[in-house]
Amino acid sequence: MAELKTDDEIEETIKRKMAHIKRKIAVMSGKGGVGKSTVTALLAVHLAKQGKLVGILDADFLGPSIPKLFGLERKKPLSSIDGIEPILSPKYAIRIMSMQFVTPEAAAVIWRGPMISRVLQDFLAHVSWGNLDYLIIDMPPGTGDVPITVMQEVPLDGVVMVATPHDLTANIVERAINMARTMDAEVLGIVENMSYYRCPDCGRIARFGNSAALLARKYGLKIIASIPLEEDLARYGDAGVIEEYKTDYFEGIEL
Ligand SMILES: Nc1ncnc2c1ncn2[C@@H]1O[C@H](COP(=O)(O)OP(=O)(O)OP(=O)(O)O)[C@@H](O)[C@H]1O
Repeated sequence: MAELKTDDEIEETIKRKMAHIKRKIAVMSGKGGVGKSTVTALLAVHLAKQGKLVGILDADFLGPSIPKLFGLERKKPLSSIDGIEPILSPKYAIRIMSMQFVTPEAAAVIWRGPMISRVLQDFLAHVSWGNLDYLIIDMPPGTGDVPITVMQEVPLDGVVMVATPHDLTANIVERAINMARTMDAEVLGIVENMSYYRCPDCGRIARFGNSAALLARKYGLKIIASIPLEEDLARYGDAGVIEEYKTDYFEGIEL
């Protein structure tokens, strides 16, 4: 694998690799723990089921969740002449790359902003995605250096915002929407996660608020999907078999 030295070389290489990917979509939320990684995984599985060639970049360096959701935590990627080869997910052959595959201890390191941006650039330049229909990028929570670097380096085709129905999330997601727009990234819509709970015994539906709907209205965005708080979804994710989860909340959605 060739050593890249200058900023220009790195940027040129990222540009060349990204040109082989038709749609590059980031999944953001601003707030942690709202289900961004779960939504990334479900979206990737939805697209792969349509016969698309899909990759996932886990850009959540300090809290990588994607390898666990796909049961790939112990995998080590191989290097080829083109760079580091993504790991294929077991069922749908989604091409997955996470910092956890390369340096498992990275999550334990406290990285300063400029350093993490540099590592991310280097990482982007070295992953060998090949030709893809979609690359879904799982952003870290917040509106800090990593999302900014991704938006600067990757010509995104859109951003999917993950929100929950709660007021506290809405304020923070709002910041992420503003950031994406400032960086000229199109917000494709909002996925409302944990939007309701259906009692498995009596069928009663409990809703937790309407903040995501109000947010969508305020910014002229559509709610792409509403995902309930669901025991099975957490269970499949925790067991590393998210690809086996049956419900497709993105049915009929084109991104
Ligand atoms: N709709 C849902 N129903 C039940 N559990 C869910 C749902 N969405 C997410 N979870 C669970 O919530 C936890 C957090 O989800 P996830 O890791 O996807 O969040 P995140 O926003 O990516 O978090 P962070 O950004 O802090 O890494 C996980 O254990 C996941 O299984």
